Amino acid sequence: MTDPTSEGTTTVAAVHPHRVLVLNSGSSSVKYQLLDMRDHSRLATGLVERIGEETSRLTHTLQPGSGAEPRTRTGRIADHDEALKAAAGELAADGFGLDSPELTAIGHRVVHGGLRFTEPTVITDEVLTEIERLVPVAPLHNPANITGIRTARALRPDLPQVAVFDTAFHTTMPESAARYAIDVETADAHRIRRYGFHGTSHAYVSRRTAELLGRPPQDINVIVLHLGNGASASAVAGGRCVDTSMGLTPLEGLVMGTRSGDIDPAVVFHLERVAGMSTDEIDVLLNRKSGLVGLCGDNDMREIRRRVDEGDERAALAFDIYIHRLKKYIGAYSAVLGRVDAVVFTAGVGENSAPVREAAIAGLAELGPVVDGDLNAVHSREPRLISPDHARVAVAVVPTDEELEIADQTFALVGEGDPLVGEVDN
Ligand SMILES: Nc1ncnc2c1ncn2[C@@H]1O[C@H](COP(=O)(O)OP(=O)(O)O)[C@@H](O)[C@H]1O
Ligand SMILES: CC(=O)OP(=O)(O)O
Ligand SMILES: [Mg+2]
Repeated sequence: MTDPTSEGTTTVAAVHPHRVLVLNSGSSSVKYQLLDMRDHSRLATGLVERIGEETSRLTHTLQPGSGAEPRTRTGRIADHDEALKAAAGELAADGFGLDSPELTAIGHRVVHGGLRFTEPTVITDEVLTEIERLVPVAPLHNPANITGIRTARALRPDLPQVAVFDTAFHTTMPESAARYAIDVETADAHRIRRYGFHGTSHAYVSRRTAELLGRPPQDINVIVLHLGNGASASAVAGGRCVDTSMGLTPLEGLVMGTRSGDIDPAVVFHLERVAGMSTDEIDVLLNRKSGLVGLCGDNDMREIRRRVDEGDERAALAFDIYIHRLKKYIGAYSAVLGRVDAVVFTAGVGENSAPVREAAIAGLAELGPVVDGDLNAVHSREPRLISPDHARVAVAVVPTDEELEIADQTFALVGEGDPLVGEVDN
């Protein structure tokens, strides 16, 4: 009810700030979401793609899911600073300017947190310096994250900014999984070890899988396959990560869109000594010109499947190499875990590519996982099982939501009071 003595149309009791803006700055894109933490609803979401190219595009959606048409802007967006300012402009046009008193905090995805950051952390100058120190071990990612943080701080210097690290979930890995078998003194002097990435996604998806199975997370063992442009697998026992496929940097492990994943490290010496390539050239080769794009010229799984269906042999070989590596990790993590309750697919490829899921699980019935063709063919945004009831190991598709997880962790750290009290009455 409206207070009859008030002059305006709105009576506002002391409203706790209840909104969190999440920024996920990638090497050539920025994803953002503004969330209302009272009900986890999305007030606005957006994506700035192809930053630095002539064909940059910003897509902004107000209240996604409400049927509202996205607004699109095309034309060069030079860098991440410009991208974020453009995003802030779109938010302001919808009445969600960064100056809003209802904004509680900004949560940033930060890819590498090294040994120090094992929890979400309020960003200070000192924390930012430490994130900068980690650039050499996340060259595609940490620089973009840092620009996002700097721009956001400049736009709202008074607002808490929180870093949520991709590496944090993996800090529970035992030394046997986290250490490389190289000289211990050299490794320790340079903090060379396996850190693992996509941890926010692996944590969220493994928890949601427990809900889907109707069992407490501490009772189940799952293999999570996060297959996006970057891709990683993890073995999660009782809610804790015990192994993951990415290592010192996000280059190790699975075949990815543009990254090689596992190779014999001697390939690097060979490229230097025999092919005469510099360290920087090899870095670019393995991080940006390898994986699916290196194998067949395309890194988008939709395009690769289209080519496979047309009989393109290079695309078929790229697909087979991708699947072979995935299978090896499913087998390896079945052995690491001893007992597996579910194999779970997530991220762009995992959520959308039925052929990848089918091929990755094909032939594994003796190990336990089996895919039902009809269930696998269903398109849905909901977590779901794609294995038949009799399968000893469930196979599931569980859409990831890194932004929601980052918002939750950010709000838990700096949100004041209960977001459910202090509702606006208007
Ligand atoms: N319908 C689809 N079928 C197959 N693959 C898809 C589909 N939609 C997206 N993808 C794949 O997902 C990838 C992007 O995944 P995403 O998790 O969004 O990656 P990132 O967060 O690393 O940018 C695309 O490169 C593409 O290969
Ligand atoms: C760590 C990593 O590989 O991230 P992305 O998949 O966003 O590139
Ligand atoms: Mg991603």
